[in-house]
Amino acid sequence: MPVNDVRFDLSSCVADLCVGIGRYRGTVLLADVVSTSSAVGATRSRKSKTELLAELIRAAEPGDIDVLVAWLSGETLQGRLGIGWRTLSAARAGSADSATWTVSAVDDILTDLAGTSGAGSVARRKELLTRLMSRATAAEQEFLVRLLTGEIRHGALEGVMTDAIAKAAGLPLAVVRRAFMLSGRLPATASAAILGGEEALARFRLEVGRPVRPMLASPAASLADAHAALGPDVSVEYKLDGARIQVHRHGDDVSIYTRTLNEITERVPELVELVRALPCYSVVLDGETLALTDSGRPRPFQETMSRFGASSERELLLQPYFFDCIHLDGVDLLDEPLSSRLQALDRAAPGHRIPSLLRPDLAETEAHLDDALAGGHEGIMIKALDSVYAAGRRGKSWQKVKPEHTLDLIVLGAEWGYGRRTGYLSNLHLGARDPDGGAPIMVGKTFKGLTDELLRWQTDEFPKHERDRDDHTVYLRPAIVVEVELDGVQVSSRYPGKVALRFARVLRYRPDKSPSEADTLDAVLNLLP
Ligand SMILES: Nc1ncnc2c1ncn2[C@@H]1O[C@H](COP(=O)(O)OP(=O)(O)OP(=O)(O)O)[C@@H](O)[C@H]1O
Repeated sequence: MPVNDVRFDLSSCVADLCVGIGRYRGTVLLADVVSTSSAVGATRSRKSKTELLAELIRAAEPGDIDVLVAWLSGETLQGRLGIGWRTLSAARAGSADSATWTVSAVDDILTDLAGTSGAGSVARRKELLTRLMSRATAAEQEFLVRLLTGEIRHGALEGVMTDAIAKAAGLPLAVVRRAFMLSGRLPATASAAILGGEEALARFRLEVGRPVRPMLASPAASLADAHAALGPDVSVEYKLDGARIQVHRHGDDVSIYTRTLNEITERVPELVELVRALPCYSVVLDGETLALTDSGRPRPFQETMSRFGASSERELLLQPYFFDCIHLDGVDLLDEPLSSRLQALDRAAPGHRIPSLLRPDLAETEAHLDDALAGGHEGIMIKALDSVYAAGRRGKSWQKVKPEHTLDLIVLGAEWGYGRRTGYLSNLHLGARDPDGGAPIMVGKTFKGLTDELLRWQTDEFPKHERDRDDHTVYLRPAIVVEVELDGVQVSSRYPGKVALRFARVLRYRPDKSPSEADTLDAVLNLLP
C-alpha cells in the first residue's frame, strides 16, 4: 500500500475515533475500540499508538477500563474460548448499519460464552455468537473475529500499552511498569492507575504466592563486548537450556510458575519437595529447570517442556538451578543489587545455584563459556552485580552469549509436503515480529530439521490455528513460535522486510513463548553482515 494511503486511512480512523469518543464520552462504544485498534495498527509511530490508546483509556467509564485493556493487549479469556475461525464466520450472516454495541454489553456476552458448558452448550454458544454478530457493523465483526480468535494482541503490545496507561493516568512510566511487573496483569494495572493514581499502584507489592513478570536478557554481540560493557563487577553464569521457573514458598505452601506465569505446581512434585526442604520460611526464587541424562548432560528441551504439559511423564526427574532470589523471610529484595540477592540465594537454597563465577576476568569468562558448551548447555549469561530486578528485556544488565545464531519466529503458514512428506504439512513460512505491533513480517521458509514426529505434530496442530488455505498452503493466525538456527541473513527483495534467512533449520517449537515474545524484524536485520 502506498504511504499516502496509509496516511489517509489513519487520519480517517482517528477522525472516527474522536467523533466516537466525543459523542459517547462515558459509555465507550465497541466502534470506538474498533477505530482505535485499526488506527493503532495503521500507524508505525509508537508515539501516535500511545496517544490513541491513552485517549481511549481516558474516555472509558471506570468499569470499562480493564475490559478495554484486556482486549487490546490480548490479555483476555477470549483467545482461550476455543471458538474457531469457521464457527465465527458461520455466525456472521448480515451486519448492522450503525454501531450500537457498548464495551460492557459485549463483555457480558463474552463472559456468558466463557461460562457455557455441558449439555446444550453448542446451541447456546451459537445463539450468543449470532446475537453478538448480527448487531455488529461489518468493521465491528472483523474486530470481534480477531478478538475471539486471540489475534488482537498484535495491535497493542505490552510496551505500548504501559506507555499509554502512564500517559492516560499522567503518571511516570517507571511507576506503571513496576506495578505491571508486580501484578503481572495490564488490566488491573490500568484500572488502578486511572482510578487510584500513584497511591493505588504503590499498593501492588511483591506477594509471596503471586508470580511477578520475569527479568529477561538482551543478546550480546560477543563475549568480549558484554564483558567490556558491564565491567569487572559481574556474575557469569551458565545459560541452561531448560525451562524458566519461579518458585514461591510460604511455610509449607509452595507454588511454581512458568515464564508466562502459568502455575505448574501440581505437575512438578519433586521440585515442590525440594523447595519445602530449603532452610528458610518464605522465599521467592527465580531459576531454570531441566532433566538430565544418566551421564549428567541436559536432556532435550522438548523433554523438559513435556513435564509441564497435561500428561506429564513423571520418570523424567527435573532438577532446579536457581539464579536469583527476590524475597527471603519477609524481606523483599527486588530493589537490592544482584550481589545481595545472590548472597540471599546462597542462604535460602545452598547448593542449588546455577554454575557461576563472581567477577571473573575475560579469560576466565571464556573458559566458563567453553565449559558450558562442553557440558551441552546453551551459552552463558553475564549480569551486572549492581543491577536491580526489573521485568522484561529493558536495559543491558543481563546479557546472553550464545555461539549460534538462533531466532524465535512466528509460523505464518505451512505448505503440504511431497515425496516422503506427502500428506504432511511441511515447509514452514516464518515471520518476525513487527516491533511496532503490526502483523508479523515474513522472512523465510524452511522444512530442514523437521523430524517425522514434528511433521506429524504440525499436521495435527496447525489446522487448529488456520486462518485461510489454498491448494498448497495452510495459513495460520500468529499463535505458534518456532526456534530456528541459521547461518545468517541476506538482503532480499523476495520478502517485505527486505531480508531473508540463510540456511534456516528448525531446532524446536517454543510453547513457552507467545508471538508477542518472538524476535523482531530488527533482531533479524541485526544479523545482516
Ligand atoms: N543463568 C541464567 N540466568 C537467567 N536466565 C537463564 C539462565 N540460564 C538460562 N536462562 C534462561 O534464559 C532465559 C533468558 O534469556 P532471554 O531473555 O534471551 O529469553 P529467551 O528469549 O527465552 O532466551 P532464548 O531464546 O535465548 O532461550 C530465561 O528466561 C531463562 O529461561
